[in-house]
Amino acid sequence: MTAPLDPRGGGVDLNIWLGRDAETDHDDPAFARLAGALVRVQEVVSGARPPPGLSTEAATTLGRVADQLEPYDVDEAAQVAGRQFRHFSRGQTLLPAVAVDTYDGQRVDGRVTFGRFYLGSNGAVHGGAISLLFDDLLGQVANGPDAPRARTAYLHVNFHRITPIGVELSCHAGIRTVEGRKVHIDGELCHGEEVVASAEGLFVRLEAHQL
Ligand SMILES: CCCCCCCC/C=C\CCCCCCCC(=O)SCCNC(=O)CCNC(=O)[C@H](O)C(C)(C)COP(=O)(O)OP(=O)(O)OC[C@H]1O[C@@H](n2cnc3c(N)ncnc32)[C@H](O)[C@@H]1OP(=O)(O)O
Repeated sequence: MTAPLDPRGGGVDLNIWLGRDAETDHDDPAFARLAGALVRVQEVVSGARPPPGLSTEAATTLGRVADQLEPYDVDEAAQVAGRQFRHFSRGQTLLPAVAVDTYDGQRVDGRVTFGRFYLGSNGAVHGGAISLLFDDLLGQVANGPDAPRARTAYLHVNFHRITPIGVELSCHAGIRTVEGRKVHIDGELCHGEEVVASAEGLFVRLEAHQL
């Protein structure tokens, strides 16, 4: 198996998507490396105050990279971003990288560190980034290897305390109930013993015509 890519180094990703063998056919380690490099750029740019000359030079370099990649535009069915299931964040550079420690089909426990890219202000993680983390984490549990595909119908997030950036947090999600097509899932984000945010989501399993 290809070594998992953690943009910040360390951690072990027992990506729960590996159970979906049919969906690992887009494995592209070189692309996952590209996505990891982009995550690093997002992170560094968010925290930097470079001299104007260097900003101009870097903008030109990034423009050149975009020019090189643009001719390889494909439709959704062929894209590899978001489908690198052996890698942190699946090669989807929007997502905060979660290192999954345990997953038993009903519940997942992992760790996440929000970097400067996710800063709202005043040292706090942007609330939208926390909601994104929950949508994806709860969504992964809803869409486990043996489950039918499900979409978020609602996601209720409570922000109990400031969520700090640059600190390893634990994150958890577990199925509360399944009623027909409706899967209720709860989530928590913790700084040590303290719950800094929690979520409750409804995921609705799709009918054949909705896939
Ligand atoms: C692409 C291929 C890739 C290959 C690899 C795949 C791997 C994927 C990789 C990685 C995934 C990781 C995980 C990501 C997770 C992210 C998930 C998202 O963010 S999804 C995007 C945001 N959500 C939407 O865009 C939904 C938009 N809404 C809808 O599509 C529909 O409203 C839907 C499907 C949710 C429900 O519509 P209906 O027509 O099917 O069903 P009705 O009859 O309306 O509802 C069914 C039951 O649910 C209740 N319900 C529906 N919505 C509700 C709501 N908002 N509040 C309360 N109840 C609700 C209803 O009352 C009904 O309940 P009663 O059966 O009568 O008891």
